[in-house]
Amino acid sequence: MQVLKFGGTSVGSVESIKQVIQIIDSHRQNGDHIAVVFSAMGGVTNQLIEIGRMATSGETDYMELVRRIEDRHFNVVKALIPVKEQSKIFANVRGIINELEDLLRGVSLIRELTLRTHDLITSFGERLSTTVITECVKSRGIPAQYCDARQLIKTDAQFGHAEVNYTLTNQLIQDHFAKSSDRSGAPVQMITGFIGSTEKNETTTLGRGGSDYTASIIGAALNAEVIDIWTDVNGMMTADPRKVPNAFNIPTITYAEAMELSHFGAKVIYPPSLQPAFARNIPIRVLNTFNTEHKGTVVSRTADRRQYTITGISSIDDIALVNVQGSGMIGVAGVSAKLFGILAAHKISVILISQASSEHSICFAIDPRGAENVKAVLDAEFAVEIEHGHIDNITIERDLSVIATVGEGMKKSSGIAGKLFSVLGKNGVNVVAVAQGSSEINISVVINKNNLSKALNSLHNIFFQSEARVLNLYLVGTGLIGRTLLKQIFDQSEFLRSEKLLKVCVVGMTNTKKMLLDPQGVSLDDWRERLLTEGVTTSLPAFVERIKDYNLPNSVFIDCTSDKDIVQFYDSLLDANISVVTPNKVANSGPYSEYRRLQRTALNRGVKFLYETNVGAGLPIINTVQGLMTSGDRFLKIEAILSGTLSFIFNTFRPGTSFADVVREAKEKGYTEPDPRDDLSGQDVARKILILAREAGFPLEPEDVTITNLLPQSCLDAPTIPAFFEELERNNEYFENLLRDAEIRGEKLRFVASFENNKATIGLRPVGLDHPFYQLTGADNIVSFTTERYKDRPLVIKGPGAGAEVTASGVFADVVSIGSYLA
Ligand SMILES: NC(=O)C1=CN([C@@H]2O[C@H](COP(=O)(O)OP(=O)(O)OC[C@H]3O[C@@H](n4cnc5c(N)ncnc54)[C@H](OP(=O)(O)O)[C@@H]3O)[C@@H](O)[C@H]2O)C=CC1
Ligand SMILES: N[C@@H](CC=O)C(=O)O
Ligand code: NA
Repeated sequence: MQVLKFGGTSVGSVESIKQVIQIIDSHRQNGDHIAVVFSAMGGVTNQLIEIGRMATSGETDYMELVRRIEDRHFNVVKALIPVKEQSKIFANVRGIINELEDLLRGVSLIRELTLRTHDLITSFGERLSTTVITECVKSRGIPAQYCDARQLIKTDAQFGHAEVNYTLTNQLIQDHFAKSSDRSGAPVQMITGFIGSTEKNETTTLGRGGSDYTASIIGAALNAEVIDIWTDVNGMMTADPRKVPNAFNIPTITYAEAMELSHFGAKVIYPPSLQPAFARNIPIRVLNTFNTEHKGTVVSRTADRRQYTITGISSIDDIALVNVQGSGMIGVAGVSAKLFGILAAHKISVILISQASSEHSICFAIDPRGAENVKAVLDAEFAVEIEHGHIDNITIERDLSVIATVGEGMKKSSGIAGKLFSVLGKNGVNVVAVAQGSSEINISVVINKNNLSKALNSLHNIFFQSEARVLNLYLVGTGLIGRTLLKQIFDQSEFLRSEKLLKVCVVGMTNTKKMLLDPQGVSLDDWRERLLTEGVTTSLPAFVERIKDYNLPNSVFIDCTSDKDIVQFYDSLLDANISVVTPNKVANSGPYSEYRRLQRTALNRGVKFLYETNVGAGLPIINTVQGLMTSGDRFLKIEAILSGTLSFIFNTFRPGTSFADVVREAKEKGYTEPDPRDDLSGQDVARKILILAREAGFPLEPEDVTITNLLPQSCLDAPTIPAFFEELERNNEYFENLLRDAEIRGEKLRFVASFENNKATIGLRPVGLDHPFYQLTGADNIVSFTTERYKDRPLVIKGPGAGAEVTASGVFADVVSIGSYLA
């Protein structure tokens, strides 16, 4: 024997009822005897409740709503039953509607709606749907029979939420089905869900999840091999897909897990109503009427071997937390007994409880709508304790959510809680309260409501690892470096996803003109077009505000500009748990206190501030210095060529050619700063040596760097970039002379930065053949570190230190390292 149950959406329309008939038919073809339980057509129960309310308050237009309900059922008959059979069924439906109307007239006369009458009114939903669908099924030649559950399910008289008398009920069900199997009844029994009756035959209803309950009672009484709950989704999911787009189906789940998940908001089934089936160890399949190929979820005593330690994550989006605390609670027996006794007496349902072992406080979560009432009740009941100072004021915290991480796999498995708190911490989600039962299959955390989506997504991401972790990127600057970075991400995304389990998603981008934000991610093959057509006028404060509002997990802000104004946002971004990656040197080369502040904020917030490309582009220079510092080395001297542009210029310029043209070429090759005056004035190198000295542990200020200027004053004074180039042309002879003088001595010109004895200096230096910097070619950089550990022979890093590809890849590597860190 199999039991099938169809919910409101499954029987909500002509189309869906066609599906239902097909499903029933396919069972029949297997020759099975089946019991099929129906809910009311989607929305009808609520309409009946509204009709009852209107009738009680004397509003006469409730008849209009009754007509609508009637029409919906008539339409099903018209669509699915041959015309010549229709009139009998219309009469049948009309008869039921007449009964409802009579009842409503009575209610409207006495203006009173008892729970008993309320149950009777709502029973019409299931009676109508089951009547009509039975006729549709029969007209397809399927041997079906309407069965009013009031004949089978006997309850007490607690209207609204009646208790089932199982002894009587089981007997009635077994007797009824014995008839259907000995062929005096049809093999397909079509049963009204949700309703029962008292021994005096008064109609009752079974409360929340009522039709599932009916199916479960019948399944248990008949010891069914399986109960199929047909819904409109593909079974239970690892999280609510409306909040976590990456959520996926759970093929098998245990009763206990299903209970925990549904308590915390997973609404596909309501397991308490399936209790009779659980008790008899009958598996429940949750299936999709609209996707019958899908295997859905099987709920049973044991689950299949799992790929993941946890099974699902669910949440209650809005709760309030009540705190009861005070020194008088420590070691005093009975305080919690009294507290929970009061709550029980006032029928206050508690969602979660947490008490620290200090016994100084107990907090519990409740529905926020009842919070004021709870406070008033507790204030009154604990008035004496409060007056004597044994209990402090009872407080309520609002705008909170609770997230439950559920899974049998967590039992006796260490590291789950660590992972959970670590991922929340790295994403700046503050945990307000925690509860874990000793069953170890649920860890619940209370967090601020505004972090709910971020917390759910980052937990889902971390626990369901085969799904790639998502890094959400916001890019400022789509110039040379920014656009090269986007191209590299695009080219590499498949590799990152399959080999590193990292999904890099660019969710925002801006330049000086347009900004575009899309939390779903901007596809990187047509970003230019989208930015141009969908982008809005840039406003950096607005861009940053939106980033904070989105509050996405694993967010990284990338500054690919050389702008001074952007760096003022770094601190607040880091403070909002958003990592920052940048090739822009401005933030790290301003006042030392600012540099330290950013380091501190990142550290305190557990996020990253990375800027490997501030020195030597993609060359691993900053990482090397940081590594040496972390391991306790001490820096004695730094000597370096840190400008790709100046390297290139002095390796390329020959007397008799145009110096300005060589600078132009450096710019075209992507070596220069957006404003090449920064390179030629020495400003760019000054910033780099300052940053290196700071990384090496020396708190230098910008004015501590002495620049021996290379340019004639007129070049320095040039107000615009074109004017600067004109000045370079005018001073060609000056540069030729510099070069010639060096060449006569067999030397080469190198723009060298050094740091020693707390002093940083930079300037043009002729170097001879024996100098390690002599052989440098192209736009290469070279850095030589003399430290306590590298004293006899310095540690040297050398290679291309400027250019779009090497810089963007350095930025990219920083970004990816954040992905690994967050994992
Ligand atoms: N080239 C190299 O080898 C290296 C460069 N770097 C650093 O990389 C950074 C970027 O350089 P590069 O790509 O060449 O510069 P570009 O001039 O090519 O690009 C700068 C981008 O930033 C945008 N931008 C500037 N100011 C703002 C603002 N206030 N708001 C929004 N967007 C803004 C520009 O917008 P728009 O397009 O509208 O003008 C442009 O898209 C610089 O800091 C540089 O020092 C670091 C190491 C090596
Ligand atoms: N303009 C710089 C680029 C890297 O910071 C250089 O020439 O080195
Ligand atoms: Na570097």
